[in-house]
Parts: sequence; C-alpha cells; structure tokens
Amino acid sequence: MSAEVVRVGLLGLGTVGGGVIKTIRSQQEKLASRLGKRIEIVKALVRDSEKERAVHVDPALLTTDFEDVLSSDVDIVVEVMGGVEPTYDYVRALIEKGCHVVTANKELLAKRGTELVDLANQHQVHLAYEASVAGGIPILSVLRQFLRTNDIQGVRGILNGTTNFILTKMEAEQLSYQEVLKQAQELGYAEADPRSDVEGFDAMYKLYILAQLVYGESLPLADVVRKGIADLSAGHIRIASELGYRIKLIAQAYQAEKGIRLSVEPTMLPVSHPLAQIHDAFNAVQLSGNIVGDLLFTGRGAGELPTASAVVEDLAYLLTQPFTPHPTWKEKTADKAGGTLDSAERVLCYLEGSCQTATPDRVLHFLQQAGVNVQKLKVQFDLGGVLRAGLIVTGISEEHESLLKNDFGLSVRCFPILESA
Ligand SMILES: NC(=O)C1=CN([C@@H]2O[C@H](COP(=O)(O)OP(=O)(O)OC[C@H]3O[C@@H](n4cnc5c(N)ncnc54)[C@H](OP(=O)(O)O)[C@@H]3O)[C@@H](O)[C@H]2O)C=CC1
Ligand SMILES: N[C@@H](CC=O)C(=O)O
Repeated sequence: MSAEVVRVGLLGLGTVGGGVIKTIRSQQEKLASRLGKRIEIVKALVRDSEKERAVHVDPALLTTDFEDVLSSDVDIVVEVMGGVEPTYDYVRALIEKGCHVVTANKELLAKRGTELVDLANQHQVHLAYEASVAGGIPILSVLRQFLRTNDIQGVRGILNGTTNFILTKMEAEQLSYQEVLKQAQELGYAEADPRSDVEGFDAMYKLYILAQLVYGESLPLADVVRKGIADLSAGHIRIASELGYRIKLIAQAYQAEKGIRLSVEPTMLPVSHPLAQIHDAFNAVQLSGNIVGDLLFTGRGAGELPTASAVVEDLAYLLTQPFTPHPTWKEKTADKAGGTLDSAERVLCYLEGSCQTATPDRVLHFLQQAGVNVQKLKVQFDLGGVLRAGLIVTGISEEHESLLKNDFGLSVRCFPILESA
C-alpha cells in the first residue's frame, strides 16, 4: 500500500532549511513506515533562486514569490527564514489558509507569538516550534507532555550555542572574540545578524518562550534583564579562571515575590558547576520541579542537523496528532523591572586601569572603608602598567562602582555568581 503524501512548503533554504531537506531525505523510508505518510517538499521560498546551495534541490521547487507557496496547496509549512518582517505576514496568511506551521524562529515567537498562538487556535491548526529553543534538545515537548504534574520552580540554562562556542574557544584556545565569532558563523551557528547572539537577544527570545510554557506567561521583552558577551575580553576570562570560575551566558526565569523575573547575563560559575561543563555549541536547560526535583537536559543547541532534527520531529508529531488548542500566551509587565545590582549578592568584580591611579592597596582600602566585604582578590599587572584585578565581594553597589570609575579611573564590570548547582 503506498503511503499518503503530505505536501510541505519551506520558507527559507539556508542552514536549517538545508538540514531539513537532508533529514527528510535520509529518514524518508523510516518516516513513511512509522507515520504511514511520505513527506514531499513542493515549494521552497528563498531570496535568491540562483544562489549555490549546500543541498541540491530541483530548481523548479525554488521561488522568490511567497504567493507561489501560498497557492501551492501545501498541508504544512516549515518556516526557517528568520526575522519578523515579512515572516509574520507570511505565517499569518498560511495559518488563515488552514496550513499547519512548524517554525524555528524564536524572534518571531517572542515578538508576535501571543497573536500567532491565538490565530492558530482560531483556525484549528498546529503551530509547532520545538526548534526555536535549545536546538536539538526536545525541551518544549518535555515541558508540554511530561511535566504537567510538577510545579516548575525555576528554569535556567545556556540557550545560545554561538556565545557558548565563543566563550569555550576564548578560554580553551586563547582565541580572540572576533576569530571565534567568524568560526561560529562558518559553522552555521550564528544568526543572520550575529549581534542577536552576542548581545543576548537570541537567548532572551528563547527564555521568553520557555517562560510561556513553564509559567503560562512571560514578561514583555523590555522587562527582561539582558546583557551580552560582546564586551568580554581575555582579561575577564583569565581572572575568572584564576579565581576558580568560568563565564557562561546564563538565562534564568524564576518566580520572585512580585511575579516572574527573566534575565540573560554573563555569569560566573564555579568550574565544578554542571552548567560550567557545557562546552562548544552545546546548550543545557536545568529545571527544578516540586515533585521530580532537579533535571538537566543537554545537547547540541545550534547548527544544521540538530536544529533540523527538532523541526522534523515536530513535523512527525503533528502528522500523527489531532489538533488540540494551544494554551494562550500571555504577557504580564513586571512590577519592577530587575537589572540593578542587588548589593547583598556575591559578585565577581573585574577592575582594569592604570596602576598610576589605582594600586591594589588603595582600591582595597577604599572598598573596606565603604563597607564592601572583599573575600578574594587576584591581581595582575602587565608591562604597560595596566592593573587587572578580580575581586569576589558582597555589598558592592552601583554607587561604589561609579566611585571606582571616577576616583580611580578604573573600568568596572561586576558579574553575578551562581553558586548552587
Ligand atoms: N542556524 C541555527 O543553528 C538555528 C537557527 N534557528 C532559526 O532558524 C531560522 C533560519 O536560520 P538559518 O537557517 O540559520 O538562516 P539562514 O540565513 O542560513 O537561512 C535563511 C533562509 O531564508 C531565506 N530568506 C531570508 N529572508 C527571506 C525573505 N525575505 N524572503 C525569502 N527568503 C528569505 C534565505 O534565502 P537565500 O538563501 O536566498 O538567501 C535563506 O535561504 C531563523 O529563525 C533562526 O533563528 C533556530 C535554531 C538554530
Ligand atoms: N544562533 C543560535 C542558533 C540556534 O538557535 C545559537 O547560536 O544558539
């Protein structure tokens, strides 16, 4: 008996789109026997149909006109073109036409997901987006299907492969930030505009989506604390390592007294911390449930095949499952947006400046007089007379930071420390 054919359209045929085609081709027989359906790609929207591609496709399938996809009787569309405009309009039109949509586009979901989820429910179509968070790790399916009894108390993780790759290589191979970013782009990890990765936007979009699933609501993106790694130097990484820490871009969502809080920022982890062991473009998500306790999921967070795996698993899932309404997405403004340094916290404070104006003794004296508790100190001088110091402190405030900048001519950067596993 021949398997039913499912007509799939692709929006985008770059890194992920190419991976989707390769995966469907390599797994076609298995999928047909498991699903009783054969997946046929019938159209692929691209910007430039003449461009040479990593995967060969029949040129007749390529189009630069979205109307060709919309009018081609597709059952499902896989959106892997990225961005919000014109993507939102395309996805909207497809849902209104009754197409199921699978997307890897976290930016689209974090910015317009509330509307798209409602629209998909209204038209009774699937909107599947496993690939939008943590690449190949099936974390959204776990949250949706296997953690419905637990209250999830907090979620934290490494959600961006590019920045984790950069931090790993900067530390292990002493490569420059620019050099490693270029490698990440060549390997297909980075976003089309890599500022999204290195400035923490990409991880913020993923955290927003996780919060929708974990808490049934998220904060507006403007209320999320977001700091990136673009200004991290070899000096930061070296001092951290000498003090026994490793810097990771950590995304966290937790329930505070006045509602949920979301943050993405470079954070110091003791080298023995499980998240400090996540290297290269791997991601990790740590969850803590009131019944199950702590869970840690890890896997490849970016790149052609890990992401395609999540996309094609979504396709396989929705080909076998009847439509069920998706829980509505909500946004709730934070009572008080976080972001200011809580002086009660233990932080690693990195200072850099000329030793003409700032000697370790003078800086320590100032901090002690100001009531800052210094627990550890590492100092380095280079031949050019530059002082670099790492201090583990509690009780430092933004006012102290300003005084260190203004009175001692130091550049100051304080990093939160994540002590507990
Ligand atoms: N790369 C990764 O590791 C991951 C990516 N994602 C997400 O997947 C999506 C795709 O990423 P990726 O494959 O890396 O991106 P690429 O830049 O490699 O591919 C984008 C594709 O979309 C096409 N495209 C872009 N804009 C338009 C437009 N306006 N009209 C028509 N076609 C367009 C491009 O056409 P052309 O080829 O002609 O230029 C290209 O084929 C993004 O949302 C990204 O955030 C999610 C998880 C991991
Ligand atoms: N640019 C992203 C790709 C996957 O989402 C990343 O580096 O994690």
